[in-house]
Amino acid sequence: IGSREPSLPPGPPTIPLLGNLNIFPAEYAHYKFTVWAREYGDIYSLKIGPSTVVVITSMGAVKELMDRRSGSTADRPPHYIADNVSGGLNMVLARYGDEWRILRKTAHAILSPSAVTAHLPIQVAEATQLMYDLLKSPERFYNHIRRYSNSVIMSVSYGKRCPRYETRETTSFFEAQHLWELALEPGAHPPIDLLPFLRHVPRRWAPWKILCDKTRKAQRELYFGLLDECNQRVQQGDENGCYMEEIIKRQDEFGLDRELRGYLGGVMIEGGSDTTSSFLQSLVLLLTAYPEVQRKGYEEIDRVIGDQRVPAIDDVPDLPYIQAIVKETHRMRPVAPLAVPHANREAETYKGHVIPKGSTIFMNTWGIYHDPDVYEDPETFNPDRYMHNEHGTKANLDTSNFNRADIAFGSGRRICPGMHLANNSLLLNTMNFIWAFTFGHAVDSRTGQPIPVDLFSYHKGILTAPKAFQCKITCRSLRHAQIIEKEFRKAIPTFERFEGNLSAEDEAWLKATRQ
Ligand code: HEM
Repeated sequence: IGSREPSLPPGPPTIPLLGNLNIFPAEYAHYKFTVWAREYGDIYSLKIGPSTVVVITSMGAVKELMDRRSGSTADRPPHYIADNVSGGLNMVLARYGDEWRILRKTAHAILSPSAVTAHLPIQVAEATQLMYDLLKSPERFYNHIRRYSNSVIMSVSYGKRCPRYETRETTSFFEAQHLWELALEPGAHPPIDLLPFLRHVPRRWAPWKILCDKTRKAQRELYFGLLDECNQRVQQGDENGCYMEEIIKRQDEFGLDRELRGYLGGVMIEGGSDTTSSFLQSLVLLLTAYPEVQRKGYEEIDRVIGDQRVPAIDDVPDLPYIQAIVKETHRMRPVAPLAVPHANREAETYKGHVIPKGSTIFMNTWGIYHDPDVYEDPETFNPDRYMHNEHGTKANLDTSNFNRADIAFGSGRRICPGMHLANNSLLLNTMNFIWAFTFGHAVDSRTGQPIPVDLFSYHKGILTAPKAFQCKITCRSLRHAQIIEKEFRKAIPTFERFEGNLSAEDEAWLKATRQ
């Protein structure tokens, strides 16, 4: 046990019983996985006791194993914690089976490229509020961005927006999400899936069991509470056209019982909140560190949009540099640097190696995006690389495997179903940020010196986001500020549709703000 079978892809030396468990990174695994990729190649293996982990780090391997052979590689590894928290019904971690198929098919109803155009007015209105919030209290940018992404997906899914970061549902969501992240933190608990006897450890010695129960309670209170609110609206004929109302009305057609309905809504908020916000926070971090990128962005946006109106989604085709900034942000700081691990349902062979059935397969997005053989100077934030060729790769490189630009969203049949909705959010806000603001270093009040930003200070976990940092966000001119205020007022009718049943505090806040 623990030794590497000769047919497996190569990898670091193993020790008896543990295999590579003793060197398996407990945090920020994408860094170590990338170091190993440079040493062992674009496919290598790690032994964790008797089981096998395979890491792939090239577009060619992704295309062949994850996209072409997706029928086999679209499973997820067993996940004791996820099963305990959500009964195996969390779509992101669900095994490849009937329940996952129902959830995925139903999610497509709101997330397909054509369906997401219906959500654009919500995104535009919320992106306008984000500009307004940044104008009024720029120092709180971190929470304003989180509120934005949460409010968009809450309005789309449950027809209930979150006007403030302090709105009850937003706070409850982020509290539940924090517990969920602690529960999912790789390396934070003993490897229960690999050593099944650990499941029988009594609760008093198994803190992970207590954490699972707490997380389950927090998630269910929120997800099923919101579902009940939608139910009530449907019964009273007081609908606002949100997705979950549709699901409730067509539950038999979709084959969704109450449990599936609750977890479908829940996974939408989970998938849609911290991902979009992590991207936008990284964008602010990178813009602050690279003022020359801002300057090039201003040149383009001032030429195409000017200072008499806000940017609109139809402007995107005329803004190649803004598109390049979005691509380069995905490349520099992918939100999910190792995507979400897949598993294969059949044994696969690749480049003469065998990947045994049931292996855990990591797509090393970070390693692919930071490969110096593929990208010139990969540690530099340089959107211009995407102006020279659509893949941003070095000149004269064979890019026949780069047939899609969306590996930041995963691969094969598990590719992120929310990517079209997300893309609209990322493009809208990137345009708005560059159009409206400058992002500079905050100044230390004691020394008068600029406070540097740390491009590597990121949270651990399956999704990474920059840790809270300081920067100075300033509106570019009085004219821009006036337009933001005007657009914010114009967005009120769009907001009002999703403002039923708000708390007294939220109502008071809205009243004060709108006066
Ligand atoms: C910047 C934004 C986003 C990024 C970078 C992102 C990235 C990802 C990645 C890497 C995966 C794993 C794919 C794989 O296993 O190969 C994923 C899965 C998923 N994402 Fe996203 N995502 C984003 C936004 C969203 C949004 C807005 C939603 C929902 C409205 C969403 C819902 C989901 C769901 C439900 C899954 C699980 C799919 C499955 O396992 O079948 N995501 N996402």
